[in-house]
Amino acid sequence: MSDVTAATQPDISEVADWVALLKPRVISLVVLTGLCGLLVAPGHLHLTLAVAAVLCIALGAGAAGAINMWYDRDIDAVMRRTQRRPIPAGRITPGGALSYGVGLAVASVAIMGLATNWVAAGVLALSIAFYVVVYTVWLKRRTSQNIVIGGAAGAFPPVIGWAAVTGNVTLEPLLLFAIIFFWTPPHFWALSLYAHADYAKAGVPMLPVTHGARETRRQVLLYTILLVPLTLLPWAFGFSGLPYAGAAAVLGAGFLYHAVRVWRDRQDESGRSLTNDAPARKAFRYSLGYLALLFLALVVDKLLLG
Ligand code: HEM
Ligand SMILES: CC(C)=CCC/C(C)=C/CC/C(C)=C/COP(=O)(O)OP(=O)(O)O
Repeated sequence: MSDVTAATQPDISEVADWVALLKPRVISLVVLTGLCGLLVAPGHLHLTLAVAAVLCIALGAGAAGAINMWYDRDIDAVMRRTQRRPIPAGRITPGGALSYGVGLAVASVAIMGLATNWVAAGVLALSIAFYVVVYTVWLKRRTSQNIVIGGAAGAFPPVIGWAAVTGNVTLEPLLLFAIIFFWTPPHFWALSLYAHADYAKAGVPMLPVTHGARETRRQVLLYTILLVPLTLLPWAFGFSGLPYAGAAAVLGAGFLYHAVRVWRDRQDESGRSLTNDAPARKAFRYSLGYLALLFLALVVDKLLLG
C-alpha cells in the first residue's frame, strides 16, 4: 500500500475508539432484549426490515452511550474503570463525540420510522432522551435513585422491538418493560458495591456512597424479591406457557440465591475492602446471564407453543 493510501485510511485503533464510544458490550444485551421483543410480537415483519429495526435499536442505544460519554467526560477521567475511554484519554475530542452521538441518534430514529413505523421510532427517541436527559444530565449526579428512574431508558428496547412489528404498545411489551425496570437496580447496585470507591472519588451519589453498603445490600435483595414474581406475569396473563414459567422460576431462584448472598455478606463491615466483594461481583455477572436467558426463554416458549 502506498504512503498516500495509508495516510487516508483510518487506523484500526481509531476505529476501535469510535466503536468504544457506543458502549458495545452493554448494547449487546440491549439488542438481545429488543430482538426478543420483536420475535415474540404477533404479526410479521420482512426479514430486511427486522434487521434494520434491530440495527436501529443498536445504533440508537450506542448514540445515547456516546452522548453520555461526552457529558460525563469529567467524571470518567476521575474513575479508574472509565479513565481509558477515548475522550478522557484524549483520543477523541468532546465535540467530535457529541456530533457523532447526535448524528447517529437522529439517523437511528429516522431510519426506524421509515423502515417500520413512527410508534417504534417515537419509543426509540424517548429511550435515547431518557438515557441522555433524564438519567445522565438530570439525575445521575443528583440522587441515589438515579438508576431507578433513569434506568427506564434501558427497559424500552423490547417495547421498541414489539412496536416495530405491531405498530402499537400493549400490556405484553409493558410487562417486558417492567421486568427490565425491576432488574436494573440489582444489576447496577451489585456492581456499585464493588465499584463504590470510584463513585465516591468522582462524587457521584450512587447508593453505597450516600446510604452505605448495608442499605445497598438490602435494596439489591428487595428489588430481586419484587422482580422474580413479576417475571411470572407473562405466564399468568396467558402470554406465554409453562416452558417460559419454568425457566423464569429456575433463573429467578438463582438470582435470589445471589441476592441473599449479597445481603448476608459483611466482609466490608469487618474492615476488608469492598472492591473484592465476591458475592456482589458474582451477583452482577449473574444478572447479565439471567436477563439474556429469561428473554431467550420467551422466544423459545413461543417457538414451542406458537
Ligand atoms: C440505569 C441503568 C443501568 C446502569 C446505571 C448500568 C450500569 C452499568 C455499568 C456501570 C456497567 C459496567 C460497565 C463497564 O465496566 O464499563 C454495566 C455493565 C453492563 N450492563 Fe448495565 N447498567 C444499566 C442498565 C443496563 C441495561 C438495561 C442493560 C441491558 C439490558 C445493561 C447491560 C449491561 C451489560 C451487558 C454490561 C456488561 C458490559 C461488559 O461486559 O463490560 N445494563 N452496567
Ligand atoms: C435504545 C436505548 C437508548 C437504550 C438505552 C441503553 C441503556 C442500556 C441504558 C441504560 C443505562 C446505562 C447503560 C447506564 C450506564 O450507566 P452510566 O452511563 O452511568 O455508566 P458508565 O459509568 O459506564 O458511563
